[in-house]
Order: sequence, then C-alpha cells, then structure tokens
Amino acid sequence: MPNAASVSGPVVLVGCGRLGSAILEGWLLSGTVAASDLIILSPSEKPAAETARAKGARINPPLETLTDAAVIVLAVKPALWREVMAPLAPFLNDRAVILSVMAGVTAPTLAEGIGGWPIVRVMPTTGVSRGRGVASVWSADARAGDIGRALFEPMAETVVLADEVLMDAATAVAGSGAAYFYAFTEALARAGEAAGLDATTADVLARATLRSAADSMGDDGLEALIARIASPGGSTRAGLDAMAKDGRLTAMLDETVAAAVKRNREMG
Ligand SMILES: NC(=O)C1=CN([C@@H]2O[C@H](COP(=O)(O)OP(=O)(O)OC[C@H]3O[C@@H](n4cnc5c(N)ncnc54)[C@H](OP(=O)(O)O)[C@@H]3O)[C@@H](O)[C@H]2O)C=CC1
Ligand SMILES: O=C(O)[C@@H]1CCC=N1
Repeated sequence: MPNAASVSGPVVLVGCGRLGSAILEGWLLSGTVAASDLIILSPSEKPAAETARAKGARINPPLETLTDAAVIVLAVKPALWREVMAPLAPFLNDRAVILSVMAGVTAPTLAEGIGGWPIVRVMPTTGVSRGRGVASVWSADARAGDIGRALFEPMAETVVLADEVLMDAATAVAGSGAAYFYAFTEALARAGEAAGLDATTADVLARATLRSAADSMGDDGLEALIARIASPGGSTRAGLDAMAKDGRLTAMLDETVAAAVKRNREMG
C-alpha cells in the first residue's frame, strides 16, 4: 500500500476523554502531529491536554482559529456529536476533513448532520497512546482515507476496510477486543484461584501470561502457536478440549461479537 499523505494544517481534536487522550498521547509520542499543530476542544481539563498545552498545543481557543483546520477528529460519545459539531461547522473551510472515531455513527448519518465535508471513519484502540494500537480505517473519499491512515499508521497496526458496513464488525473485534482479553484474563485468574492459588498469585500469573503470549506471537499462524504449547496428549490439550467442548468457545465469541455489532448499530 502506498504511504499515506501527510496532513498539512492544524488538527482539531474534539473530545479528550479516554480515547481522545490516548490518541493525543500517541500523536505526541510518535511525532505524528506537532503539538503546535494541535487544537484541542474539551469542556473539562484533562491531563493529556495539559501535557500537550505545555508543548505548544492550543486548548479551547476562539472558534475563529478553526478556519484553517485540516482535520476535525470527532472523539465524543455517539449521542453527542450533533450538538458538539453545530457551533463548529460554520468555521470550517472547504478542504477540511472530518475524521470520526465514534462507534456506530455512519458516514451518511454524519454527512446528513454536518454537510459536505469528506469523512473518514477510524476505529482505533486505546493502545495508540503507547504507539502500539490497532486501527480500522474506511472512507469513500481517497484524500480523506489517506489522511486517516497518515494520522494512525504511525501508532497503530492499520487495516483499511473495503466497505463501511464492515466497521461495526471491526469495532466489535478490535475496538472492543482488548476488553475481552482482559475479561478472559480475569476469569483465568479466578479459575486459578479455584484450583488452589491465592488471589494475588493467580492475578500475577494470568496477567503475565497475557503479556508473554502477546510478546511471543510474532507473525506465526495461531494454530501453529497453539501447537507449540499443547503437546499431544498433554495438559494444555486437555484444557483446550474442555474450553471448546460442544463448540462453546466458538458459540460464546459468536454471541459476544454479535452483541457488540448490534450495540454499535443501535448507537449509530
Ligand atoms: N474508549 C475506547 O476504547 C474507544 C472509544 N471509541 C469511541 O470514542 C468516542 C469517545 O469515547 P470515550 O473516549 O470512551 O468517551 P469519554 O466519555 O471518555 O470521552 C468523551 C469526551 O467528550 C467530551 N465532550 C463532551 N462534550 C464535548 C464538547 N462539546 N466538545 C468537546 N468535547 C466534548 C467529554 O468531555 P468531559 O470529560 O469534559 O465531559 C469527554 O471527555 C466514542 O464515540 C466511542 O464510540 C472508539 C474506539 C475505542
Ligand atoms: O465500548 C464502546 O462503545 C467503544 C467502542 C469500541 C470500544 N469502546
């Protein structure tokens, strides 16, 4: 895939909550956006925004400063974007691109609500804060898509989706996925406790195993990775067989992803 275009002009981050702060930290860490090119709109004071301010970012400047903005990154709750965008829209120039990280809100819905700017949807994980996130990108507009990639590729393993309809599934797998792994790790620790470990030891072992598994993964196929640990006839195979009995592992994850997809659609 060709390199994504660079972004020329201020980047406006609208919303500096959990994800907005992670994006901000990732941009500054990776040098993707210079602090002096950042405008942050946030109703309340946020540590990540204060750090960016100390490096030259502008926080809640007069809205007239948005007139030369290249990108508006919408990182507010899906229920809020209409009221948040209404006062900003009159100040945006024709070349501005709207980048939405909101789950579920479709490009046609955004276009109907805020007018004719090119839209790119990006679904990142909060791992972008450490330059090690995941991001799914979709746009009907080539320039907007390039800008989405340019802003996230330096801090996320990035996948370009072929169709916007896939964004809900990508959100359910990747946007939410780290939480599933944490929930699994919590359940593994509690199962270890049930098997006799004290709670602290079980927590340490389960968390360290998640880290170690991620570090050891590389680009090998998942079946090969499993086979490397599960000796034929050994204890890991016994555990895996119990986990997959009657198809329950697959059924549980099918239900998990389907529920998240459904909720994404409802929020949009
Ligand atoms: N958290 C995650 O892992 C992911 C989240 N997303 C998406 O990111 C979006 C934000 O989620 P998340 O960060 O978790 O939510 P948060 O509630 O943590 O952040 C939303 C932020 O929006 C701010 N806000 C509210 N009104 C305005 C306004 N008028 N102008 C500017 N900012 C405003 C809030 O400010 P204040 O705190 O001052 O009220 C708040 O900090 C959602 O649409 C979600 O779908 C997508 C992928 C992953
Ligand atoms: O839970 C949510 O709604 C958002 C979308 C993906 C991660 N967090």
